[in-house]
Amino acid sequence: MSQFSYKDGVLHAEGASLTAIADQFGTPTYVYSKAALLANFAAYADACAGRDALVCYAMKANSNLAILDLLARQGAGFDIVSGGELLRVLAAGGDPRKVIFSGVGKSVDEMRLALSHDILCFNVESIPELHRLNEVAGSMGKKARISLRVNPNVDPKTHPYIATGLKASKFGVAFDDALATYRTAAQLPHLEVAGIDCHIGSQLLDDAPLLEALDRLIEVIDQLGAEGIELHHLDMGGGIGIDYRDADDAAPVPAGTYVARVFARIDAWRAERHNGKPIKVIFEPGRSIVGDTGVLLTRVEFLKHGEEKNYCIVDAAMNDMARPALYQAWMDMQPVLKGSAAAANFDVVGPICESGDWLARDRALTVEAGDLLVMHTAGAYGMTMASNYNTRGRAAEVIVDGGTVHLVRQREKPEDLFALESVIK
Ligand SMILES: Cc1ncc(COP(=O)(O)O)c(C=O)c1O
Ligand SMILES: N[C@@H](CCCC[NH3+])C(=O)O
Repeated sequence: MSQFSYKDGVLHAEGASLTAIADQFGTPTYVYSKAALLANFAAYADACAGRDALVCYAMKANSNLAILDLLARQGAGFDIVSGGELLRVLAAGGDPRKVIFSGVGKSVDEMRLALSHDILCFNVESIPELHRLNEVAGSMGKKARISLRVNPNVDPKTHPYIATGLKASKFGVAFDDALATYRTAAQLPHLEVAGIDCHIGSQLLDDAPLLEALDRLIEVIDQLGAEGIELHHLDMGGGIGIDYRDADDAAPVPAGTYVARVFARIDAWRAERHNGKPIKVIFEPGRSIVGDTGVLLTRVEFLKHGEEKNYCIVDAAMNDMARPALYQAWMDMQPVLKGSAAAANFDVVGPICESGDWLARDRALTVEAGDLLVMHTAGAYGMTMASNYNTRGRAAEVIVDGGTVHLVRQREKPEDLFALESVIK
């Protein structure tokens, strides 16, 4: 159930009016619903109840400390891709022993940091990374738990920029090289082979490709078992899509349904071919935890009527939300006040000096200068991909809890943006 709805003609986040939020905190502002966040996490957690399973939220989707804290308190682990993300987990009070570290380019310093906090597992993506991790762990007198990210070569049927499990992808170890890479790992003295993982892509509306990937991972586990290499966990990665409210899109599979299908397959395999031996299952959802929990609230600066197009120029831009510019992503825009006048068609654009700076194209909107608009389903890959292009401070972030609004990130001031710079003396 969406936590963003009209009450007396004004769009609200839970019990808080977005007009009041704009008055108090200014625009552009990311507004998140706590209830929506907890409900999304619960969909995974409930489907995992009673199982040996861990939901490691992929915090690249939204790494605000308040969001991490809320999820950590529900028992979430975290999927990280940098040392900086690990420091965020620690700052939010998350448990590093529930952290898995993904990514193709982990530095020596990042490995040291993660080992010093005894993280759950490194998702290793290449043979040179195995050797580096072995050396770093050895130099610290430790053993690093590892999983190999295997590329199952399954087509996720999503946007090519966010497909990650195909043969040509920079991610993971090729399926055909998996066994040999595990053999190498098993011989390295400072590594402990713990699991297997994959992540085939993002915004998957159908879970069939994920289940196909699972079958391929199971094949590898069986083959390794025959060689005496036992794996203790299987990590499905993330990828479940969300409803961007685009009428052209199919409805995404609900997270709980997907998780139940994963367990059904794993149970059947364990009973038939794995001698009933246990295996821990890890999920790394990002978008499906935070995507629909947030909107980007923005104000119309000007309406500009061109010869071919009408432009609605707002105070949010591609530096606040890069998805349309990067992926031609369709994001839903709605006015905060329900208008009754006839709508006109607009391209909604920001103030940045790039033609690619658009948020929505060809939308029927009833708007005037000074009105407030929201971009819906902006909670994932919004703020975390924001930049300071054109020396624009990043937006404020608030979390609504019932009728209470908490400021969880202040708006950046221009002075903040050049505070680390200096002129040559
Ligand atoms: C390794 C890894 N795990 C998890 C995720 C989260 O994916 P999603 O936001 O599609 O759930 C990503 C991002 O695509 C990723 O790269
Ligand atoms: N940032 C992308 C998804 C990439 C996921 C990271 N592996 C998006 O907004 O859709």
